[in-house]
Amino acid sequence: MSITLQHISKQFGAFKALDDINLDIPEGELVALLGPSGCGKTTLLRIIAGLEQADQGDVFLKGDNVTDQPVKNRRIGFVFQHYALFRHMTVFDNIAFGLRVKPRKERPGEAQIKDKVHALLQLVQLDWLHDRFPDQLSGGQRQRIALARALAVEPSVLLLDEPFGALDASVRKDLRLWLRHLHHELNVTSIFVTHDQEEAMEVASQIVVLNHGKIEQKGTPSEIYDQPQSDFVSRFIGQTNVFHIEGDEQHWLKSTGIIVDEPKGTVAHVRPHNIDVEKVTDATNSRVFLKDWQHLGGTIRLELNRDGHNGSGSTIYAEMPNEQFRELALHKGDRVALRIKHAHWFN
Ligand SMILES: Nc1ncnc2c1ncn2[C@@H]1O[C@H](COP(=O)(O)OP(=O)(O)OP(=O)(O)O)[C@@H](O)[C@H]1O
Repeated sequence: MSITLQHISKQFGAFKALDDINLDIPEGELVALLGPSGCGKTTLLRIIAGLEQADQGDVFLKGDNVTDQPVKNRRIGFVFQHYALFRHMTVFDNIAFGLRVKPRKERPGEAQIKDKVHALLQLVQLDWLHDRFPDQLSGGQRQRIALARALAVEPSVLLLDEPFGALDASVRKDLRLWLRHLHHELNVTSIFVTHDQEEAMEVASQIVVLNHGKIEQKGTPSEIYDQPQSDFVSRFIGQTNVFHIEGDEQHWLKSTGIIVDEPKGTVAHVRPHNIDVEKVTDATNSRVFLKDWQHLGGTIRLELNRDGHNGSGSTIYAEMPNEQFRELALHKGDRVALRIKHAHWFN
């Protein structure tokens, strides 16, 4: 089911939590709502669900205006960060719950419920846990059960609010891929809230970046990463070096030998992999030196400092494949020359 939001605004007292949000989500997308804490992600999700009323604007599901419709008429499934499984019910009964409380006319028989619950348990690959209680499950297992429970009533839209937020890093990573694959299989229009840009990039087909209650940018993960449309998005998604091409910094850039081809603005944001690093033999030609480096798996992150600046604000980060780093044979303190291969320009 497609989702359309038109001019959604919401205030809490004098505080504007959402400010004129317009958004179109086609059927079958897996969308991440990404942004810093307090930017309005959860509020927007709750308005789509009908758990919260917007002050202004309309919500359309599959073209129907549902702004005044209660939650139960919207055919939406939820999964929240803090597993809302019923503690006194087994896994099986938790998943069956939504089917058993349907109005009598729509309620399936117990045999059908049994088949359906086992099919869902197989889908989330946890059929063997059907008679356990929530307390006897790991955090990751509970989230998968919570998802199976949300899917039981065949929602047209699935809303996930930081579904993996409370889990440790390795479980989160597994569940991200699992969610992506599950979505491929089911194709239910889904929105998940996260403040973790890596999670959004890895899971979503579209990312909506929110900041201070406004949409900063919407696009595929690669559009958001490679063509950030604002200073905020560029800084929020991935690491970036910020160079001011006007004023003191310009002087510094020139005197340091950092080459910027054709400036197209006053501020250059440069991803670490877009900085070329070369060793220099004549130290007088360079005022940048290698302070330290870290292994990031297949690549090395170089921490470069300028002469006379040891503060973190003046650190430049570059990244290159391990092999290239070995070939450069750099040591701590070595002087280097930098070339900026590609920048995102802002004014
Ligand atoms: N019921 C409420 N009453 C007053 N203020 C609220 C209420 N709900 C949310 N807010 C405020 O609105 C803003 C947006 O909240 P929201 O929960 O949507 O943010 P979020 O982006 O989901 O944040 P987080 O990532 O921290 O969960 C916050 O500043 C929050 O304090």
